[in-house]
Amino acid sequence: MTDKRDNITLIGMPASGKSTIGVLLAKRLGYSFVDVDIVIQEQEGKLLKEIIAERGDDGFLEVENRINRELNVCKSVIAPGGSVIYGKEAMEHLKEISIVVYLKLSYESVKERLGNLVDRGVVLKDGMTLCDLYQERVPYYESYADITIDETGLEAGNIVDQLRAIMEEKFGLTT
Ligand SMILES: Nc1ncnc2c1ncn2[C@@H]1O[C@H](COP(=O)(O)OP(=O)(O)OP(=O)(O)O)[C@@H](O)[C@H]1O
Ligand SMILES: O=C(O)C1=C[C@@H](O)[C@@H](O)[C@H](O)C1
Ligand SMILES: [Mg+2]
Repeated sequence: MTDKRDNITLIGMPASGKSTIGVLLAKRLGYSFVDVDIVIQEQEGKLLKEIIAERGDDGFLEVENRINRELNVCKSVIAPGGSVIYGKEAMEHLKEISIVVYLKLSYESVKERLGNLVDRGVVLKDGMTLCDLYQERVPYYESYADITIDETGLEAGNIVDQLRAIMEEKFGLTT
């Protein structure tokens, strides 16, 4: 059976660096890298923004919840989409099979890094601003996190170094 220490999941706002940091971390640990956005696109045979356009936000969240709760991986860094935290079963499963790391980034930095929200396929209800979305999501990210890394002023390499140090201290991971 998969143990919590067999995988690492990165959660956080879109553009917080889950994919960027995830690849670097996987390389350093000798793990596989699983970008769940890509898994969803492959399994559904469509781009994320096409799934959202066809099924709406709620339809996309159902697909995301199902695919994440069915993930069966080992020795992997998992990077789900930023909206995964709305999926209860998905998060219960990810908490069971992985150490969950919240990549915390200020609202200002998220705004600066994000390009076109629609092209990126961010799940944003009508009338909701990015600031609303940030405020809605942060409590979820905080409540699911086993570890939180404040990315302010840190380069990708430093974030990976910090993460490895905390994982060793808190979970005895020595890879
Ligand atoms: N530590 C960092 N410092 C500066 N820029 C960064 C850092 N980490 C990532 N970036 C940049 O931020 C952008 C978004 O990163 P990335 O695509 O990895 O985010 P994500 O969390 O996977 O987003 P999504 O939820 O949309 O998949 C990229 O242009 C990336 O180069
Ligand atoms: O944060 C979000 O709302 C999303 C981020 C993307 O990575 C995708 O998972 C999806 O388009 C939704
Ligand atoms: Mg990503």
